[in-house]
Amino acid sequence: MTNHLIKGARPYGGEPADILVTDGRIAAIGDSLSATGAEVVDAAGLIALPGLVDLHTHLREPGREDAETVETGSRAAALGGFTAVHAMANTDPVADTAGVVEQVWRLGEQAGLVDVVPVGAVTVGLKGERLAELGAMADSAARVRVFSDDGHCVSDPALMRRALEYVKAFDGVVAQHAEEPRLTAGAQMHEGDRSARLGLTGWPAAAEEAIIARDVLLAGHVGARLHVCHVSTAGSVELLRWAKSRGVQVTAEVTPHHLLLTDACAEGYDPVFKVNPPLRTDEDVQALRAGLADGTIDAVATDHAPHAVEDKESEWAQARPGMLGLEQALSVVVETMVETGLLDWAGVADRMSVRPAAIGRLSGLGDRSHGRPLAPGEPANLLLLDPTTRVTVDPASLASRSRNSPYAGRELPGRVVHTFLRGVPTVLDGKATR
Ligand SMILES: NC(=O)N[C@@H](CC(=O)O)C(=O)O
Ligand SMILES: [Zn+2]
Ligand SMILES: [Zn+2]
Repeated sequence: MTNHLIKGARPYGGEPADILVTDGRIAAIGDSLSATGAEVVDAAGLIALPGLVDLHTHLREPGREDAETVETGSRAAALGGFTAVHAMANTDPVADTAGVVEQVWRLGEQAGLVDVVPVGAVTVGLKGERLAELGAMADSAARVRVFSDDGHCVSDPALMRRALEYVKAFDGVVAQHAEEPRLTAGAQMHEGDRSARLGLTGWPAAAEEAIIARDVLLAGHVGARLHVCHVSTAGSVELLRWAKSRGVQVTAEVTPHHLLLTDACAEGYDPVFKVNPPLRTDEDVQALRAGLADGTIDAVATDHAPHAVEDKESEWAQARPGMLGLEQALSVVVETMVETGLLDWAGVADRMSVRPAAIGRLSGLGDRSHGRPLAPGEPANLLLLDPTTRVTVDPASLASRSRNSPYAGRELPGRVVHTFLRGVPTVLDGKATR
């Protein structure tokens, strides 16, 4: 294995230092380090952060390899500075057995660009009728700890309660797509003045908040871990704050797009902006940023949702919901959280690496750990970011197999220059190494 000497990087945005990486680990961080035989990486002016961890990625394999594969999604992730991603279960076949989660895990190992951590479905076929084989998935080679029917809500409260009770046995967590389906039939965008004016059926904030309120009560009652996917409303932030103050073991994520974009994007009826939950109001965006800043929302998760052209570039009502996120996630966080003064670089590391890794139980896996500090002895999972460059997003140049980026033509701050997974460069000079 080639050793690397990263020269002049700024760990967590602090004073410049050299980082020596040997045998997959950080060997030393300090001034004017030298090492014979190590490959020198010039990182002058670049910010070093721990490798990012995504709790919510759709890789579409098996089943829709035309939209994304484990390999293409892994490449997009590495280019975005990620070293681990949780692959959502809404594939075809659904990841509801040990066999399917092991298949996804192996494909990730073969691609070798990020650690692909499969999420297991909560219910068989995501149908919301009976529990999937959660224990077998937890015990499999994929060692699943996060379970989700994402794309669908586990709307039956008795089934949700049983899932929460079941995952306690192996320290798992149920990640809920909070959407009361009876309130979102035919919904196309956020319900408000704008949906009425545009003539699109509304998706009310209450459909999300009702499920979060119910689930934090259930999680508190049974003493289990609950994670709330893609929180999108100010009311949800308030409910989470309340639940945490009561000691409920609840965590939550917000997507980059919900931190940046609003329902105003629907004005042109461009389906690239159609997503679940929908883009909300400016007031919601401000509440989400504040919730992420004060830790009420634990993590940023991309909900990277690639869709093939024929599924996305149609009339708004027919288009699938979802948007790309992996390659621009860090830049959107820089724009919405760092440049606004809401988070410093250590805060970015906390919300995009440390806490998501802790939620997915990836922090204590020895050599395979993620979300660890940049410190000697730790696995060398890290990214180097040029914070000064601004990049105009061109969907044609993305590594994803799909093109549905909501940031097309938008200039965003920051560029991931290098990414290392256990000491192996997966991105060098902005290019994937494999
Ligand atoms: N976010 C979306 O709009 N779509 C996701 C499913 C989901 O995250 O609910 C997808 O799988 O395409
Ligand atoms: Zn979802
Ligand atoms: Zn999703």
